[in-house]
Amino acid sequence: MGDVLNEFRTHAGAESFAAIRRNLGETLIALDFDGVLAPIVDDPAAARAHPEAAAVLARLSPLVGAVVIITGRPAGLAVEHGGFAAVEGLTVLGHYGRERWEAGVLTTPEPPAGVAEVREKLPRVLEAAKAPAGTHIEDKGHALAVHTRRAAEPEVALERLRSILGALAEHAGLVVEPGRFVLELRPPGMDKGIALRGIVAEKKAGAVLYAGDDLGDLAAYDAVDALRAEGMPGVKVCSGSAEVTALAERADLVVDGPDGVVRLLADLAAG
Ligand SMILES: O=P(O)(O)OC[C@H]1O[C@H](O[C@H]2O[C@H](CO)[C@@H](O)[C@H](O)[C@H]2O)[C@H](O)[C@@H](O)[C@@H]1O
Repeated sequence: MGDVLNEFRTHAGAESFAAIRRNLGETLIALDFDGVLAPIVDDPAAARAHPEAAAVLARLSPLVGAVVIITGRPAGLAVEHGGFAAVEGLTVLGHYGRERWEAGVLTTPEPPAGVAEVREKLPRVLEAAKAPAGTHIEDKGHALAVHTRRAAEPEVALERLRSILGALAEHAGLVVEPGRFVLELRPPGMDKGIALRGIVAEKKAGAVLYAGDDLGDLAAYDAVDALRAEGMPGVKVCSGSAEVTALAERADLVVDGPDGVVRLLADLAAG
């Protein structure tokens, strides 16, 4: 890899990245899971981290202020599917920051009653909406995700369900989190931006790098922008894909999917 600084799209991002390299020990590295550390696959249960992800996080962790995974997945599942249990110092914030895993200990609040309501109603709602073949439900315990990736026309299927699932979520006191061929019905009150700002403050980080790939990561990008406006070096990395363009448009650096993310982290770990 040549000098990654030459690949930055923004001057502010390149300056922040240079500052991060100089002060790695006070930098918080925050990463999304699906599409960033784990390649996208048709079946969410089959997603696994890039084969070099755990090793590169283990190398990076003692060199930086903190390594944090912020994901829509349950935290324990991200640890298991990532093979991250042995990465010392790793924090995993699951369910968009509602859950926390650290050193094998999981802290998780009770899901609101609306989750059980949606679990009960969702199969009938999908049937009544004539959801296209291939549409499937992922029950995440604290949220339910409706995936259309396996439908013949995933985008069309998603659009057909968007307002119907919006109404169901609203009735149950939940919100809809849209993503890559997925509409997730989840508890309100937390997002990746709130989670990122909280952990940056808690770890007393002096700089931040966030890597995401999906719409749920935009709140974390907002948080990086706000921290940068307050004077903290901050870098927004996009794990690029043809499926989502909204992040690439706002990123300081676009890399080539999880392969590119792992290469970037290896570059940082190499000093
Ligand atoms: O915050 P993340 O870690 O990015 O999680 C967001 C959602 O990711 C998962 O769905 C995505 O990845 C699946 C596996 O590659 C893929 O099949 C699906 O199309 C993608 O949307 C996960 O299943 C969701 O629960 C997460 O909310």
